[in-house]
Amino acid sequence: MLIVADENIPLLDSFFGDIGEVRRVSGRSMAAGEVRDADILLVRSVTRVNRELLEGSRVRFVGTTTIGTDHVDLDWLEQKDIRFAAAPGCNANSVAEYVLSVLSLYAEKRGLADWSQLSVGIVGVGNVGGELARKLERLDFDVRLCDPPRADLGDEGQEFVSLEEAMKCDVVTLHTPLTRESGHPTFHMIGEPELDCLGANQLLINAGRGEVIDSSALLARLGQGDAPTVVLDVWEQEPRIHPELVDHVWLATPHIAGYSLEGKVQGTEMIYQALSQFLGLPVRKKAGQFLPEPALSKISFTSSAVEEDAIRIALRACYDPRRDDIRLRNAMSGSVEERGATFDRLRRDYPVRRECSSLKIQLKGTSKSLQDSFRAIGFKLKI
Ligand SMILES: NC(=O)c1ccc[n+]([C@@H]2O[C@H](COP(=O)([O-])OP(=O)(O)OC[C@H]3O[C@@H](n4cnc5c(N)ncnc54)[C@H](O)[C@@H]3O)[C@@H](O)[C@H]2O)c1
Ligand SMILES: O=C(O)[C@H](O)[C@H](O)COP(=O)(O)O
Repeated sequence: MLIVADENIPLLDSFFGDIGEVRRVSGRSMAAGEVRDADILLVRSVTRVNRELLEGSRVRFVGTTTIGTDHVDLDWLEQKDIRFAAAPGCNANSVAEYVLSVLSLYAEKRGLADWSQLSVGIVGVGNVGGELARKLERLDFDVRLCDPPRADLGDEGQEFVSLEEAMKCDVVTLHTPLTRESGHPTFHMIGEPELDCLGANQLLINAGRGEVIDSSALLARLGQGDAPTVVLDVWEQEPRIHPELVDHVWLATPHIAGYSLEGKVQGTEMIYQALSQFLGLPVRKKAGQFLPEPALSKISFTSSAVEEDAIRIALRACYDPRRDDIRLRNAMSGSVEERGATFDRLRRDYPVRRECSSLKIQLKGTSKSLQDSFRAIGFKLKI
């Protein structure tokens, strides 16, 4: 059995090596000729999976080791009776931690001693937005949830607000899929009118898909004196992103919010499970057995630790978005093609990043409130 796979999927041999022959190809430039004799196709988000790629091939199963599925023509796969699997939720915690680190930097930029003074509007409350909401609510933030598809379903016990209401919060963070034809399409959902509602004391984060924001409208808004602060992890036209937009946003990262090692390996594991089920094979491998010891495994705080400082130190020890921001900014010279190749290279060669759960926090005589905050973020405590 031939498995053609994006070379950037981690642990291909460990998970799939005994199921079939694994052939690695570039996900970005994958072409029909490379998949014609494949039985199984494994992709990430940069491969367009459609008739053009698969017509005439032997492929019976397509797996994407990602949450997003907007790169896949699901209708066509169904018509052709090709089984499809994605990895819902695999890197949701990684994205939630990305947003928490951004919030800690933003609170500092605003001179707030207590970050939970910020109100946060979460737009798209699925695996990612839901995980973020749980953490923020436990940390005592004022959180408002906007999810019209879920509101339409009359989700019991959950209160949803309109996009307009969510956009009144100090922070607005986008976690919707990219959709064009649903009842609530998200393509350019944030355009000129929405951007005009945001003011200089607000932060807009996009860690969903670039096309959810109209980037021409955003660029125009960022040129005005009362523009909001903006953090972009995702961009229109990746990998050929707009360098002027990079210049104008506060933090710019190359679509890596979900790139914790745990998030990536869980994506591979979920597709391994789906493929095993499809082929009627036993599931014998688990992501946990392949995760190495983290480079940093413990941080200690004593009773003299100031709560806000301790949280900042621990969060940023795990992940500091400013490192990714600098790398992307330094890569914005050269031709459009060179910049695109560099964007992809930053993602391919992404340094190992571990989630907060990999770091033990040792607390000696610290307050109950600090312990609760660390637990809410996802750290393991040693008291
Ligand atoms: N930056 C990254 O690295 C990264 C990582 C993971 C996922 N993502 C993106 O984030 C998206 C969300 O991930 P998820 O796991 O939470 O998906 P999910 O499917 O679990 O949740 C998405 C939620 O968005 C809601 N939604 C749909 N249309 C909406 C609209 N118009 N307004 C408000 N809400 C709307 C849905 O009802 C759903 O509850 C993915 O589709 C993917 O594109 C990005
Ligand atoms: O949809 C997802 O899971 C994320 O956007 C994911 O992190 C994308 O990563 P890529 O497939 O582009 O490597």
